[in-house]
Amino acid sequence: MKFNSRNHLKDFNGLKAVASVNHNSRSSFLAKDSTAALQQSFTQRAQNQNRTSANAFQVQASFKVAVLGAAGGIGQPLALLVKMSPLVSDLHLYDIANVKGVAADLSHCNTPSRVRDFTGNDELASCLKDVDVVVIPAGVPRKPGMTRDDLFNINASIVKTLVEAVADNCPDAFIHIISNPVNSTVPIAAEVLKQKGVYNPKKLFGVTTLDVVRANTFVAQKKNLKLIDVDVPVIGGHAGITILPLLSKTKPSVTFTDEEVQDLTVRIQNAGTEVVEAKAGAGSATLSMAYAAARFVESSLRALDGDSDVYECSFVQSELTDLPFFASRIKLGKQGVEAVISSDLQGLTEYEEKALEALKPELKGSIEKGVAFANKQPVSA
Ligand SMILES: NC(=O)c1ccc[n+]([C@@H]2O[C@H](COP(=O)([O-])OP(=O)(O)OC[C@H]3O[C@@H](n4cnc5c(N)ncnc54)[C@H](O)[C@@H]3O)[C@@H](O)[C@H]2O)c1
Ligand SMILES: O=C(O)C[C@H](O)C(=O)O
Repeated sequence: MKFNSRNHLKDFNGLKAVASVNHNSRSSFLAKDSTAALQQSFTQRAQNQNRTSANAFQVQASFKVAVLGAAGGIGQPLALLVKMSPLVSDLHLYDIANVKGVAADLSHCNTPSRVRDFTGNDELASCLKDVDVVVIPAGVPRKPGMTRDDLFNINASIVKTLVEAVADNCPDAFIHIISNPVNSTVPIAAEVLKQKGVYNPKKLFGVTTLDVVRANTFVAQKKNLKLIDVDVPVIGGHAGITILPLLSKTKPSVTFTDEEVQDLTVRIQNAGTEVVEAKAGAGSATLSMAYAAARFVESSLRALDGDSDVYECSFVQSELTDLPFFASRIKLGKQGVEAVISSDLQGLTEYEEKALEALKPELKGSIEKGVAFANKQPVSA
């Protein structure tokens, strides 16, 4: 893949920004500068349709996105970023509380999508009807001293209930699971969808984009690289040592000392905890997560819109290893996962090989815990 960036002066509905954007890395959209990239998306699409950026808002917007847990720390900034997408016609915000105000506030932004709020179980079905992409950040976040698995008892049931409703109301939608522990909540979602008879493994995604965003940032800082050029695949899962950045596959090609590999790997694996400790009891990553989730939503919408060069890392059903779910780079298409990219796992360094073997027992345990939970509590009719 060729990386070729240049500076642009953007005029985005009155908002001016000097944005460093990348035109060839279709795989990395919000890996660049989120605001700039969203602006670029409007402007490029306007140009593609022979319009000026001034009337970029007339670009065809046709997809419906629902955010479940939309009034939360992730949900609110994520909703704002999705509201900026030129591809979204309808943005449905669901939460068990406080979502009316969030939707009223957001609805005043003069971007194309219509915003609607939905509260409580009775309104969940209407929220989900005919939705193309469902994003689920509903659930509780960590406090200092907790692991992501400590959230299982609360979040497993939340995800199960929400995915049941997704199965009943928009079984063809792309489903993005953010709620932790992702290593277990994605298998729970898969089992629920199977029990409902609508499981499509190509359309169920654990959102691990934040690991890639962090890896790109930390590597660029450490090696003094231009941030927008850096792309590091992150494989495995989304907790502790199951997060495995493949530094040897960094683009552009860069060499690391053994010490740098060790430091960077550990920092990327512990980045969530770094934020949890800095927030000191007020939750976990929300803003960077919203940014990462918006990137994954935009990539999904571009794939649904027919772009044929969309790549992201995600925790999906996989045959890359002996584990049933595994995060790796995937190619996204109209039908979801078009291909799981196996080449990243070839030619690993000894360090990466060992780390890959070391993560498997923990990841296997988390997957099995999710499957067992879902099968103990059959879905409601
Ligand atoms: N995948 C990742 O990389 C990643 C990154 C950061 C956080 N997370 C996870 O995302 C989740 C949310 O984090 P947050 O900081 O936004 O938490 P938060 O507490 O700020 O927000 C969660 C929201 O979910 C809502 N909610 C709870 N139960 C619900 C239900 N049954 N239906 C609908 N909404 C419901 C709450 O009302 C709240 O508004 C946590 O589990 C956290 O661990 C994942
Ligand atoms: O660390 C957490 O608990 C939240 C999230 O998984 C993260 O990586 O920031």
